[in-house]
Amino acid sequence: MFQIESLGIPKVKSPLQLSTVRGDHIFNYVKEDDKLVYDLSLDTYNKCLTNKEEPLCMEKAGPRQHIYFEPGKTTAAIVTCGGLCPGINNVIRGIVMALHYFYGVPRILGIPYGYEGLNPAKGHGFVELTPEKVKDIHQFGGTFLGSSRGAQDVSVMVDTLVDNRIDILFTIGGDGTLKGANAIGEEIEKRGLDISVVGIPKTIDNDIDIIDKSFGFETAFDVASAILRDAHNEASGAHNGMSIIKLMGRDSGFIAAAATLAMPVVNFALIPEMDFDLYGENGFFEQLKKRLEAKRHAVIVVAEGAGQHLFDRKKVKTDASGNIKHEDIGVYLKEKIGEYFKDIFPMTIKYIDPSYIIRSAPANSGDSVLCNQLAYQAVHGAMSGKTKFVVGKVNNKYVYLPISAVTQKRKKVDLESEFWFSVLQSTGQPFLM
Ligand SMILES: Nc1ncnc2c1ncn2[C@@H]1O[C@H](COP(=O)(O)OP(=O)(O)O)[C@@H](O)[C@H]1O
Ligand SMILES: O=P(O)(O)OC[C@H]1O[C@](O)(COP(=O)(O)O)[C@@H](O)[C@@H]1O
Ligand SMILES: [Mg+2]
Repeated sequence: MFQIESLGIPKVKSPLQLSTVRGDHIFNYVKEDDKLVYDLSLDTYNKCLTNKEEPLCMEKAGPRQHIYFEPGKTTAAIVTCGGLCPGINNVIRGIVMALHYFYGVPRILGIPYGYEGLNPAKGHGFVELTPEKVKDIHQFGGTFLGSSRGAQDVSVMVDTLVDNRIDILFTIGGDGTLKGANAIGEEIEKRGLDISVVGIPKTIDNDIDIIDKSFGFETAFDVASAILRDAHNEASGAHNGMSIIKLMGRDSGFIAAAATLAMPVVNFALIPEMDFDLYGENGFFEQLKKRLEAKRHAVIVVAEGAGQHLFDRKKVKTDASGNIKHEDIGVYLKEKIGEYFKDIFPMTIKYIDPSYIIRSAPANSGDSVLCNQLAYQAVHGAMSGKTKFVVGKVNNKYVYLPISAVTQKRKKVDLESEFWFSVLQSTGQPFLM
């Protein structure tokens, strides 16, 4: 069981006026014992039966009949941290609308510039969020509240929550933000406070463990696929033409892999999960040469975290949050490919880096649906007094999971999965280079 922590027994009647019985055409409240099995394989099910063990379960997300916070006296706050990602504004809007219209929460504060905004010394103040203020923000990329990287003192952040009578903190961010949210939750617990901390996983890299996908990821490969289409025109428009497109993906190559499948004009997809050699009979350059000889053009997609083994790893740099800053593999490949083919045949290389354009785009329709639903489910869970939890879709159902369950490791592309095999089938590149 993924055990969710709660602030106490929910005793306040929900204002939602939902049903508890089937057949009346009204949506039913979700019961506390409504659980969903995590691993759907028959093998796991049989093992549980044999060992007389309960399978690993998750809490079903949704509105509860009894909630913890008295809506009319509740103050909620929203913070967005880390890198941008399509859909952040949709989530902010969804949270504000759900708090205001479903529950009648009167005071919603926007925390500017990430966790920095919870440090009064930074002087950012708060933004009062109302339906009127957020009603149009879903049309734009970026974050309405601003974001930041870099550590803040957890104790100072909790002081700020207390000083401003904040009962619920919604954190929208990736693994760093969620670890921060958990640390804030632990400090709250240590002080015996009644403040709920919720995480809505945001990362364009789609590297949050357990959940099916994070919001913004679909838009990212959607926007990237149109760029790949055009990059293919550039490559095929020249004799021995090559396009190298660098996509985001610090440690996980999901965007590069999914964009390759969405726009199957790519001949080589290079991701952080794979090891590859540039030189030698089976190396990347020899494969590239064969491809050019056969078709006279090639499209190469490279995730930013790919090929880091090709650099001097002693000089690892980190950003303000402690994330590893990778060397520019795209620029490096362009240079080395140029050197390799110099004495073989004439060729042209176009290098395209659309990373920040993709990340700051507005959410597409699929992500907009996901963002709205994540926002509503986060509000239902928070109002019922759950804390230190994230909302996510697992096996296509909305669930609540402890933050600690999703931050233990990063999700990576499994090189033995059907997904990666499809990418290789689409590009025609060998399993190993
Ligand atoms: N263990 C932690 N305790 C407190 N804050 C943390 C912790 N880990 C990360 N953070 C903070 O979370 C914020 C976002 O982290 P970052 O890695 O930049 O982005 P993301 O959340 O997208 O992964 C940063 O302000 C970072 O300092
Ligand atoms: O230039 P920035 O803002 O540090 O962001 C770059 C990084 O942001 C990412 O989009 C991921 O960001 P998060 O850690 O916020 O999820 C990476 O793909 C990329 O390495
Ligand atoms: Mg991150």
